[in-house]
Amino acid sequence: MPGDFSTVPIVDFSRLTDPTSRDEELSRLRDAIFVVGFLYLINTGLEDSIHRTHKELPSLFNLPAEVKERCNMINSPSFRGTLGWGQRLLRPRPIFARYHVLFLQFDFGTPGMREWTENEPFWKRLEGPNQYPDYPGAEKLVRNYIESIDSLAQKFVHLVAESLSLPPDTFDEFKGSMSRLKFVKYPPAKALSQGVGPHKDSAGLFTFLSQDNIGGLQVLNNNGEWIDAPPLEDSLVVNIQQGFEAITGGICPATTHRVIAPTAKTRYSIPFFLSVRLDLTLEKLQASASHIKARLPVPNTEKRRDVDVPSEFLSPLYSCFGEAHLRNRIISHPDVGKKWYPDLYEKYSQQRL
Ligand SMILES: O=C(O)CCC(=O)C(=O)O
Ligand SMILES: [Fe+2]
Repeated sequence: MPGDFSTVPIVDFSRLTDPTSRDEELSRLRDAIFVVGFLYLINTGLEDSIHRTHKELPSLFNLPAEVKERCNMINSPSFRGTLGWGQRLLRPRPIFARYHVLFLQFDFGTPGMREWTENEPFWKRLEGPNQYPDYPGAEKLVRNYIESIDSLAQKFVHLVAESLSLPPDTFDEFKGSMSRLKFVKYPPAKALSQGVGPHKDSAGLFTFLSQDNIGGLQVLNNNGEWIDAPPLEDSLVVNIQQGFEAITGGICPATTHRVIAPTAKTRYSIPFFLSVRLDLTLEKLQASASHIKARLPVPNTEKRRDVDVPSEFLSPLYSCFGEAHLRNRIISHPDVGKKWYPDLYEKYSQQRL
């Protein structure tokens, strides 16, 4: 297909902030957003923070089973905590194909969220406190990482708006209060095993992924070919999520990707998912999307990618994105869903998007 991609482009964050190189780099950013939906972001200034965090991952994952069990996601109505240990390890989860569990993870949110109270909307319970493992400095590590990457993400979103000829603050009103951070471990598996199956990131605006030097991440192009996104030292792999796709009226679609499990060594990765506000209703989203779409420089057809899977943002079944997202969590983690939301589990497990 013309205008298709065979590599993941590199965008230099420091050039985006330097007046002498800014326009040229903004145009690379625009192409990456329109044509690929994936890019490597380099020279972000987060290199030390990323190294420090990666260094701790083997020890965190090697904590005794009972320590990890104490912060199991099953304890959390906000779906925070550890996942993949004990009996669930390596057992496929048929309901949600991407979660053929060949990985283990810690799942955190932006710190400082208070407990939900009954006078708040039920979906607001997604935004709850973290469960930190009993490991020296774990909370500080997570706090510092989220703080620095969230600040980079805000700047990045402004630059994306500018690259699309929109005012820098165009997307600010969509930002949620709790973003999500995962520490993920992929133990070695049989050749060509699926680490994470093909999927689009659904719940937010952009993902900022730090991967180690093992490899395995792949991105689907328009021809249906899997393009490697090999490790690039000190970079963050940034990709569009379905939230941004919905806000741009489908002009900037999310891109399908997957992770092939490693065979000889262990892969570690740290994805950060920049959130969308939970109270966003479909009406508000559609009104904003048409406003934004009208102002976007529409890419020529050669650069146009198609939106190919339904997005939970756009389902009329749900009162707002918070409810759609809660449904996604309940279906993806049925054990947690059944425990905290038994009625909703019954209702949502019957529905199709
Ligand atoms: O672990 C990775 O490298 C990517 C994981 C991923 O795609 C996801 O969690 O959405
Ligand atoms: Fe993903």
